[in-house]
Amino acid sequence: MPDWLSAHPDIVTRIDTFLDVAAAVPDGGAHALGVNQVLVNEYKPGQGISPHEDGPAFRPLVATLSLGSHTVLDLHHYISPSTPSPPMIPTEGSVGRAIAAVPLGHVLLMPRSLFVLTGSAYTAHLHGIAERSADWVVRDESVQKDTVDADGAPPVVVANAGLLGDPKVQAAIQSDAGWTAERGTRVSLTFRHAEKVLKGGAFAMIGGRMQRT
Ligand SMILES: O=C(O)CCC(=O)C(=O)O
Ligand SMILES: [Fe+2]
Repeated sequence: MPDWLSAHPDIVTRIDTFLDVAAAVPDGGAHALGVNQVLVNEYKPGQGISPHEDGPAFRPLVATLSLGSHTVLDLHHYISPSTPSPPMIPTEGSVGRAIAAVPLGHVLLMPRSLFVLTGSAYTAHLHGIAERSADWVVRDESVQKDTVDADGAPPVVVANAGLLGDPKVQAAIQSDAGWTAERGTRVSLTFRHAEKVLKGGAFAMIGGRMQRT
């Protein structure tokens, strides 16, 4: 990992300490996460990432720091193959498993916020970012029902509306018009723990890089 991730400020230690407090790890206990890898992604307005799982190569606790623009992250779920004629979206990484076309939920990721993905959200669901140049967030499904924005997208309800740090954004979401914002360039830093010994043997750590075996 480059020095700038652990100096002025020591982001890696701060994130590990924060997660230890959240997970009630006793003093001197092993870190809940133990960051040993940081993934940097850059998104230009209109760019996203298709629904995926980060998978078993990583500890099922990841923390993503958003810098630059906000974005909306979508959580998706698999649908049972026995469900009759389910609406689906094409699968990429998850061969043979159908993903519901309508996301299960949305999370508004503001600049300088930390998003923590763990539990069944990590192990049994997918996450992705829709390719949009703007986002429109409303307080509940009844607001602006059957309305779409200039790109044809309906407004979204976010699970973390009450947790946002900016009272102006909170107030706008509660208003009848909702909160809208153009996306700018966003850089995300995802702090993870890559497991060195992996069940199933699909991947191995070779020379510090993840490679398919
Ligand atoms: O940019 C983000 O917030 C998510 C990135 C992500 O899910 C990934 O790279 O696996
Ligand atoms: Fe991911």
